[in-house]
Parts: sequence; C-alpha cells; structure tokens
Amino acid sequence: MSTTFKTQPRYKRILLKLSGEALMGDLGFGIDPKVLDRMALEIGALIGIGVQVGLVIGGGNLFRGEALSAAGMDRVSGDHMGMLATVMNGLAMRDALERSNIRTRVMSAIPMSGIVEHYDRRRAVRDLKDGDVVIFCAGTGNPFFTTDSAACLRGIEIEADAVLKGTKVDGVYSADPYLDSTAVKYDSLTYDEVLDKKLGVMDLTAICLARDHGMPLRVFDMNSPGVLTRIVTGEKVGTLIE
Ligand SMILES: Nc1ncnc2c1ncn2[C@@H]1O[C@H](COP(=O)(O)OP(=O)(O)OP(=O)(O)O)[C@@H](O)[C@H]1O
Ligand SMILES: O=c1ccn([C@@H]2O[C@H](COP(=O)(O)O)[C@@H](O)[C@H]2O)c(=O)[nH]1
Repeated sequence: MSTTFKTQPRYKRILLKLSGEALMGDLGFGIDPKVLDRMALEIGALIGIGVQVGLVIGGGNLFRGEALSAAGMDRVSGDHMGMLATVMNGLAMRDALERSNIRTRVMSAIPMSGIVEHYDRRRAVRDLKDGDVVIFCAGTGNPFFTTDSAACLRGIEIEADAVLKGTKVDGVYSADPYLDSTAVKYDSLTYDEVLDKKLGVMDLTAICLARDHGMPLRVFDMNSPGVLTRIVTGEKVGTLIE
C-alpha cells in the first residue's frame, strides 16, 4: 500500500485580492519588498499544489480616488491615478513572483501597450490552466469602482471557485476593529447580512456582484504566515461570506 502526503487543494482556481495598503508593510507609503517576497512565496506554494491563481492588487498604498477628491482633485482624475497605482503594484508583484521562478502575466483593464497586456478573458483562462499566475490590474477600467469590485468581476469571469480577500484585518467584524475595540469577529455571514449590517470591510457593489453570481468570498489577514495554503486546503480561516 502506498501512502501519499501531497496536500489536496479544496479549490482548483482562485481569485486572490491583496490589499494595496498591506503591501506597504511598516512603511508609510509605497511597497515593502519584504511583503512582496513573502506573498510570492505563499503564492508559489499554491502553484506547487496545482491551484490556479488570478490576482487583483489594490492601490491604497499609493493613491485612492476618494482621498484625492477629498483633497480637492477632480474625482475621475483621482480614480485614474488609483487605477494606475494598481498597475505599479502589479508590476512589482510580477517582479517578485518571477524572481521566485513563478511564471506571471500582467493584464490591464486599460490598454497600456509596451508595458502590460490588455485584459483578455479567454487568454487569461488559458494562462491560468498553464499554471501561470495572472495579475489583473487597473481595476475594472472605470472610475467610481474599487479593486474589490474588480476582484469579484474577474473572479466571476474566470469562473474561480472563490474570491479570497487578503487584508490587514483577520476577518469581518461587527464594526471596523481599528475604530471599535468591542467589535466581534464573524466566522461566516450571508451576503445579505453584510449588506443589511453595512459591514465596511468590502464595498457593497462587490458584495452585490458576488451575491448575484453565487461567488463565495473569504476575508482573511494576509500577514498570517502560511494562510493561503491553509485556506485552499480547507481550513476555516477568517470570515466566509456566501
Ligand atoms: N466590519 C468590518 N470588519 C472588518 N474590517 C472593517 C470593517 N469595517 C471597516 N473595516 C476596515 O476595512 C479595511 C479593509 O478594507 P479596505 O477596502 O480599506 O482595504 P483593502 O481593500 O484591504 O485595501 P486597499 O484599498 O489598500 O487595496 C480594514 O483594514 C478595516 O479597517
Ligand atoms: O475599478 C476601479 C478600481 C479602482 N479604482 C481606483 O483605484 C483606487 C485604488 O483601488 P482600491 O480598491 O481603493 O485599492 C480606488 O480608490 C479608485 O480610485 C477605480 O477607479 N476603478
């Protein structure tokens, strides 16, 4: 009798959303290479057990349209800057992944010839099947959206088994845990509970999109070591929304 110890993933294809803000690590702005390298290792472990990984990275470490608008800038220009920030994060993540010998494609919702490929769903699915990580950047390509919505949109388009949102908090709480120390964490919620309680960890457009297409969401702390492997092998980490 032969015994195999190979980890069996529960998910075949995921859409991983990483917080831009968490990419800055201990820095006040920008990208901490240590965080990138750690995430590259974690993603490499998923590829190693046969999980197909689509990736959306936020832009909160660089620019958010809403904040720029609050400071006086035209909102659409601010959102364009935010989307461009996600392209910079995508390029930095590709560099870290390729230094770890993980083949990576970067596709942008906004054409950017000579820098990254233009988003093409069919090509993205082919690349995922070939074992490449595909980074979807520039959000949805439209202002007034967020990368949470882009993650749900791309997750639905590529027929991912789940959208996994890695962020600075370890799940969804009854209130923002940074603002309310009495907030309690949920292990699971329905989409409608998140909407009714107006829980702010993900924007409500993203939740509606996921609900309407039955896409499960899991919110987790992306700084917890080994967390991605634990999730894809079925450990109940963070908060499940479905
Ligand atoms: N009910 C809640 N439960 C958990 N976190 C919440 C809640 N309400 C608000 N938050 C806040 O939401 C943040 C995560 O969402 P946010 O959209 O700001 O960041 P992100 O998408 O992770 O980052 P980025 O915009 O940088 O990509 C948490 O850091 C937390 O402070
Ligand atoms: O579809 C999209 C996605 C994003 N934006 C802008 O980019 C920034 C950064 O994204 P986060 O999700 O906040 O990390 C966002 O604030 C928007 O300004 C967009 O316009 N459209």
